[in-house]
Amino acid sequence: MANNTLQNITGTILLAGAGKMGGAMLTGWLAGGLDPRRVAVIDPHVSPEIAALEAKGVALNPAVTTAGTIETLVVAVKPQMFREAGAKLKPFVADKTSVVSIMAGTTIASLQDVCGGAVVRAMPNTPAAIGRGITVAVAAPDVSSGQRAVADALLRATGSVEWVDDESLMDAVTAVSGSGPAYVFLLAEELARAGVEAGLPEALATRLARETVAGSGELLHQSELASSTLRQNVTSPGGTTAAALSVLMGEPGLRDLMIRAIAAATQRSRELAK
Ligand SMILES: NC(=O)C1=CN([C@@H]2O[C@H](COP(=O)(O)OP(=O)(O)OC[C@H]3O[C@@H](n4cnc5c(N)ncnc54)[C@H](OP(=O)(O)O)[C@@H]3O)[C@@H](O)[C@H]2O)C=CC1
Ligand SMILES: O=C(O)[C@@H]1CCC=N1
Repeated sequence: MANNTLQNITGTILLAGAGKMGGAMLTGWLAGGLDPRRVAVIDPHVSPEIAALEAKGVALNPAVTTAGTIETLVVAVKPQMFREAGAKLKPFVADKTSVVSIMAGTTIASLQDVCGGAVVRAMPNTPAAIGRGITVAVAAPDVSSGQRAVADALLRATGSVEWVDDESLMDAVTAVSGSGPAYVFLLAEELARAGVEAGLPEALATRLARETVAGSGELLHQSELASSTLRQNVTSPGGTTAAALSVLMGEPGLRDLMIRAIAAATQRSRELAK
């Protein structure tokens, strides 16, 4: 879908790290109408899909001579390699360059220290690849309204965006929505496995689990009802769902497991900051 703000971007967007998440964002920008000639990519080993974009005008691994032209640097390398990669990116950051980072755990202070620039810290998720991601973003105080608008357009091209003022929320955000798709995919895996245990052929169990998770997600997306109401709508009194939920909602149940999982991911995000 065309995005007016993306089409109005006149500077160059430099994406550092075109892996799973950076690549998904790039796909969203181009689908949203960003002129490929406005995009440059730095990545030591680009995938064939990204390499093919060169023919459309995307610049691959540009020389630092382009530095003054970079309007926004989007950093999507692994947090563990940021210190090393960030030092190489610093020459691309000019006075008015804004730096949008999607790295888990990496703080605004650390980004300012390593790269400089006006920093936006953001946490997207992989449904971005189909325009259905959700991103939470927080801007450093020196980010101008224009820089924030460009960051918002880039992030919004992959789904919805929530801006927050408190950076300390980002570790829990990462645990819930950044990592969250993995929990849902695990649910599909385990639902299928349990179906096989209950006697279903593997292919049928896999298909039933996949379609059930996908259909339920779409119902949740389209419905205005709370998830608890949608759950209750499946649960006939004394029926099969109630029998299963008495296990999942027992003690210990999914609630305890989810609290522990989110706490572990939040703690890992904090550790990545060090
Ligand atoms: N995957 C996800 O669901 C999400 C990830 N994130 C964040 O996105 C970032 C990337 O994660 P993800 O896409 O999963 O990881 P990937 O490993 O898929 O992508 C990282 C990319 O960066 C490349 N790279 C390595 N060194 C450099 C360098 N010096 N300069 C430029 N590029 C470099 C890697 O190349 P090579 O493989 O050759 O090393 C790789 O292509 C992480 O910081 C993560 O926290 C945020 C939200 C969700
Ligand atoms: O697992 C990770 O660290 C990254 C951040 C959120 C999702 N993937």
